[in-house]
Amino acid sequence: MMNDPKTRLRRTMMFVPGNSPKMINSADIYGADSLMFDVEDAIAVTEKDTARYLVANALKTLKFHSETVVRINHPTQTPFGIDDLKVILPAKPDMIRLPKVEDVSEVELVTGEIERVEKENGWPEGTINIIGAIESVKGLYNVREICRHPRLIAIALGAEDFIANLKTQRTKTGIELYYARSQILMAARDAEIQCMDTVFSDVRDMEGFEREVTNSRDMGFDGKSVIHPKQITEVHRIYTPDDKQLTHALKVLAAFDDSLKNHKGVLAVDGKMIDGPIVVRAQRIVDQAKAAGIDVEKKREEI
Ligand SMILES: CC(C)(COP(=O)(O)OP(=O)(O)OC[C@H]1O[C@@H](n2cnc3c(N)ncnc32)[C@H](O)[C@@H]1OP(=O)(O)O)[C@@H](O)C(=O)NCCC(=O)NCCSC(=O)C[C@@](O)(CC(=O)O)C(=O)O
Ligand SMILES: [Mg+2]
Repeated sequence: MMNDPKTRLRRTMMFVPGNSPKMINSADIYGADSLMFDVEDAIAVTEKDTARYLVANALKTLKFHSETVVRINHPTQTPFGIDDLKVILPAKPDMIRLPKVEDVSEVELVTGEIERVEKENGWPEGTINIIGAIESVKGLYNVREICRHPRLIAIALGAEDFIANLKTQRTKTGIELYYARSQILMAARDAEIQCMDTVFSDVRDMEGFEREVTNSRDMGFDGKSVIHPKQITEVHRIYTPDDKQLTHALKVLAAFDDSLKNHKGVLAVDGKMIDGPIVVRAQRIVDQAKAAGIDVEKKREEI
């Protein structure tokens, strides 16, 4: 689960402004699963050049434990995107984030640039992957086809741009995003790729943040984009199975194994009936716990 780019743990993807040497230098210490160096909307037009060279240089010279992602400018809607790719791709990030994606042809365009650089450098195909971000109604209407592109290994929601396009505003209930979140999730699951929820912009409101992350997790998102290091710990806590969930999942798997070996019929654990989907969910909890670094074998011996 950890090493396959399609399934690796992505509870958090932290935006790091690409024009800040200080933030780029220290970003890796906070333990985000992925770091997303931004040369798009966090960067003023006059700083685009500086940011893309700064990020490329950091990728070439610094050692990152987290996965590295670069959010480029849109390759056709802006004059900066193709230049971003030319400078960033040779620095070999793990992923490119394609913002404001509206059509699968845009994924194809970025894929062409990636393939060219992979060939030039003798890197295996698939060295650099793509995560798309849906940030408009048009993108949402095309999300199924976008998600099915073979280079895309994850899709994200960009809520601030999305609600501007929808002509509304963000509320505490999140009602304005409910349809978009659901649709993006369905498309991701249909294409068997990961799905990241959007940023929560008020870094002081940790109560609101906890509520939003819990809802994202319960809807089915694999993780969340974050903008500040203090949001990372909270997302990891909410996205990591707790002791009770892990114990129950291990009991379910043990009972299921036992039933297969001994040809038993209907099963129950702690008074609840166990059937196929419950076993699948238990396995997912165990996989998530393992990926988060929990010693699952030790726990299995304890119960
Ligand atoms: C908010 C603030 C200015 C506060 O900074 P402050 O410095 O006042 O905060 P402090 O509390 O003092 O920081 C304590 C220590 O952490 C360090 N530190 C803080 N943040 C860090 C970080 N991100 N990376 C590394 N290091 C960091 C800091 O350097 C300090 O280090 P030290 O001095 O050594 O102690 C800062 O966080 C920040 O810039 N965030 C990123 C904002 C950003 O990128 N927005 C664009 C992406 S969204 C978008 O575009 C919308 C979207 O597209 C999204 C979608 O698609 O989902 C859509 O449409 O919805
Ligand atoms: Mg945006």
